[in-house]
Amino acid sequence: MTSTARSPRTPTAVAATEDEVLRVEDLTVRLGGRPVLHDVDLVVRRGELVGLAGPNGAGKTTLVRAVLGLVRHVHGQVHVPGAPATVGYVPQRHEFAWDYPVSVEQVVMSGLVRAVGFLRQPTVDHHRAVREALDRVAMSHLRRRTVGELSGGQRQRVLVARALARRPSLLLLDEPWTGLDAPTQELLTDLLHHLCAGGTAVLMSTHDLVDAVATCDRLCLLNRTVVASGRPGELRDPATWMRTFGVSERSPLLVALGLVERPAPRVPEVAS
Ligand SMILES: Nc1ncnc2c1ncn2[C@@H]1O[C@H](COP(=O)(O)OP(=O)(O)OP(=O)(O)O)[C@@H](O)[C@H]1O
Repeated sequence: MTSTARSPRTPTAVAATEDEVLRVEDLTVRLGGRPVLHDVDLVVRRGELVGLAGPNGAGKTTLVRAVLGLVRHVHGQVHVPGAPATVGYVPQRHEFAWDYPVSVEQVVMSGLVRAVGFLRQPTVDHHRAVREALDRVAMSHLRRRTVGELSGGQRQRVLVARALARRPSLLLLDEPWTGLDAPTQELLTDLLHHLCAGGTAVLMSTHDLVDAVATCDRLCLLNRTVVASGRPGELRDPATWMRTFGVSERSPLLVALGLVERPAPRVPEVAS
């Protein structure tokens, strides 16, 4: 799928190489009459785990939604070969209606609704895809459980399985680590690495920056536009992070990332 918006500028030619599963060029999005993203460029290749990081309101979710074709853009291009069949999407957990009396298995099967077809019964292959996806997230033993009875971490694993049942070549995750304990986060991270080793590309938005640096092949630092991108080892300039997140050189973020020494505590001045 290539979505192109009418642009006041000369459109850039899309020249996706075979390895590219996502190419975003010059993307500008306005929502509610306000600019949300401008001139965003991003390429994700087969087997890459790319982290999308930025402060609240930076446009991470909007970019993911634009890749899914859910947001109209003012200009620029989004190219995803084979979309939508090749794309799996894991929304933020709170966006899903967990109160419906449906089982884990049914939720994962719902990821295949387009493949199964309207009013048709799932085939043996669809059931196999659901079983395999549940195995991958270690949730097979809970497949008949009603989703409303699951913990937050279990719900996250169900959403990942729902996206994996499509056997996507591009997996998009919106803040998948939020609220997960360390073992569940590790399980999910191992799974993402395993998928990437098999050729799947992963684009994941996150606020968990220390883990993103430790885990991702590349990071895209976003604040309405791409401030910087590269391998974590290439993003060692504190100024880049200060510009992206609007923090000072004393920010605990820079300390946690090992970019600056922990500053001496400020002693409040006492009026004499
Ligand atoms: N439907 C909408 N109409 C108008 N403005 C919107 C809409 N959706 C998002 N926005 C605005 O777009 C900006 C980017 O929002 P977005 O949710 O993409 O940011 P984000 O980086 O994902 O933020 P967070 O880290 O808080 O989840 C925000 O200023 C938000 O208020």
